[in-house]
Amino acid sequence: MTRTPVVSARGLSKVYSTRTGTPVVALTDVSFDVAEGEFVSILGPSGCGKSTLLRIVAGLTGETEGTVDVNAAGAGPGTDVGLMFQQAVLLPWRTVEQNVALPGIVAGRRFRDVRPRARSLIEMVGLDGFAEKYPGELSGGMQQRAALARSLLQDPRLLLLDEPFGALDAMTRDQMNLEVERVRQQTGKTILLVTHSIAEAVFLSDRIIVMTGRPGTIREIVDVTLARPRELEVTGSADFGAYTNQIRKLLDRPE
Ligand SMILES: Nc1ncnc2c1ncn2[C@@H]1O[C@H](COP(=O)(O)OP(=O)(O)OP(=O)(O)O)[C@@H](O)[C@H]1O
Repeated sequence: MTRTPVVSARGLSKVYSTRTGTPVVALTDVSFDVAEGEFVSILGPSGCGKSTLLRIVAGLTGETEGTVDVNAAGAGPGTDVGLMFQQAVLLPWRTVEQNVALPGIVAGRRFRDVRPRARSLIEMVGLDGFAEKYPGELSGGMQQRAALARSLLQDPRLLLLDEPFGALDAMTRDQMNLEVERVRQQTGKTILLVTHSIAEAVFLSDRIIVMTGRPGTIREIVDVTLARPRELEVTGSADFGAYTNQIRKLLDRPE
């Protein structure tokens, strides 16, 4: 099966200029593809440029060198990327369904036209019964569920997740990983995830891009062939343990 790349990055480097005048080399020579329907994680030590890489793919910051093509096959509109960050950033004065509907409203659609889709996404992420609550009435995990639903509203071709569950406790995080796995299963979305968690990366990914310390470059790309769909029980399996050990060794290896 030949799969169409949704992201194609070639020779990406990023140098930040700073107020002190000493430039920060955040990334050097990063190249990878993400195929249609694939789940790829970016894993690496703190400060190795993971968020920078995701922000370049999202078009939120420019690269210093190299190229990145999103929707390389040209099959979708150029902006069709859904984003999710560590903080849910929901508008506190809007209900859950109004927050989930927001990308549609911003795109010029009427709330009543977007509402049915917002409602079905709210259900898909397990928030039925909370559509008319306000963010302040939700737990952190529930707020992230709402943010996940919102990122899917415009049916993006590519979902970019930047450490989305980093602020959650371990049990809620496991539940959210399961939720993402279900969403992936139901929607077939192409997903690029930045994470610090080896277990999260192994549980969710088809491939893991393991980065070196700063300036970040790709140390190795690991294929994860655990059967899908995945349930949390897989995290106790010998294969899962073998992947986490392999990746820990790659991360610990001196430069
Ligand atoms: N706007 C900026 N201006 C200057 N330097 C920056 C800027 N953004 C990031 N950096 C620097 O670039 C490097 C990479 O940052 P980035 O946030 O991409 O790393 P990261 O791997 O996502 O880190 P973490 O895992 O801790 O979130 C860091 O040294 C950071 O201080």
